[in-house]
Amino acid sequence: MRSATLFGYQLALDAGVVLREQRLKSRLGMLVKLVDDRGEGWGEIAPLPQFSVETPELAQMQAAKWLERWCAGEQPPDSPLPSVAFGISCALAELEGQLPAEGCWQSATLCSGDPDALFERLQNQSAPLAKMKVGLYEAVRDGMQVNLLLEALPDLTLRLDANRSWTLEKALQFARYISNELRGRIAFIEEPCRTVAESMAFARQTGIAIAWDESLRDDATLLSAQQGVRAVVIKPTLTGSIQKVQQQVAAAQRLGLTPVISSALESSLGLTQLARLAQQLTPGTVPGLDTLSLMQKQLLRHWPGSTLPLSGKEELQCLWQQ
Ligand SMILES: O=C(O)CCC(=O)c1ccccc1C(=O)O
Ligand SMILES: [Mg+2]
Repeated sequence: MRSATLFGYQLALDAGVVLREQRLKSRLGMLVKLVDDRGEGWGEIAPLPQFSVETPELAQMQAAKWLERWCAGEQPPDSPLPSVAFGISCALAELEGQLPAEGCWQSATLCSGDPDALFERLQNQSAPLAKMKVGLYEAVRDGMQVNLLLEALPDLTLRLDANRSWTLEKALQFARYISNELRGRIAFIEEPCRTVAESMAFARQTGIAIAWDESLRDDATLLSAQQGVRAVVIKPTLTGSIQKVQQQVAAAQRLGLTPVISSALESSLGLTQLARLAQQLTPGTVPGLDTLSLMQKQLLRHWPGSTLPLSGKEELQCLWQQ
């Protein structure tokens, strides 16, 4: 006998969470629970506004349809909606015992909030790795800040993310403030420029490695070896089923690119599953999952070491059940 439930959740986000110039006050998403004689499996379906192509309404409808067929004994194909396919594939993987219990709990420390607290956190890490958003203010200011941070912490490696905000000229202005000997400690900068061509020119001209994130989802042919491209950021909620993520990871590895499994602001339930997936698919690469601290609560599952309060099923709203 199979049964399934689709829940809705809403979690408050910190005041500072800005996505593509728009403030996001709370994260809305769904959790799916599958039950059969083997036990239960959970997954998270949380389309991200301004990033996901599907609306939450469509995702809910498609998820309910998939679950209905599954409960009737079918093996429905993956949903074409990435968030639905991802969440359901996680629930199935748990049910089948395919997702390892152990996760990669280490993440690139997201630079946000109090700079002194950040500095202290990084100082206490043995091989400090941080991720910093750039491109929100003046390019010159970003350049000076990155240079300062790299100078102050000689063991620090930095990942940067400009979310396509610069013209080539602005991006070069940024790079001018970072001395040549420090550039090697920038593991990569995600999406420095407005266009793919400008980003590639930036990498060639500065020697700073780049990574594709949003461009890869717009154009899958970018999964190819190009000069100056070091990594690809894979956000499973925006990509699709675990199997599809696995294929992208393998394709990247064949090309010598580093696949970095990353968050799309999932709750602690989804984030812990992403950490487990990262442990399975990309051991040895630190994933980009340090987004739990943007929320005030954890949901159902505890992220090791997090001190945020854990909320239970009382926070969930039942949307569909069979
Ligand atoms: O990738 C990470 O390390 C953290 C997650 C992150 O930056 C992000 C989270 C949600 C939406 C977009 C982005 C982004 O990469 O720009
Ligand atoms: Mg990014």
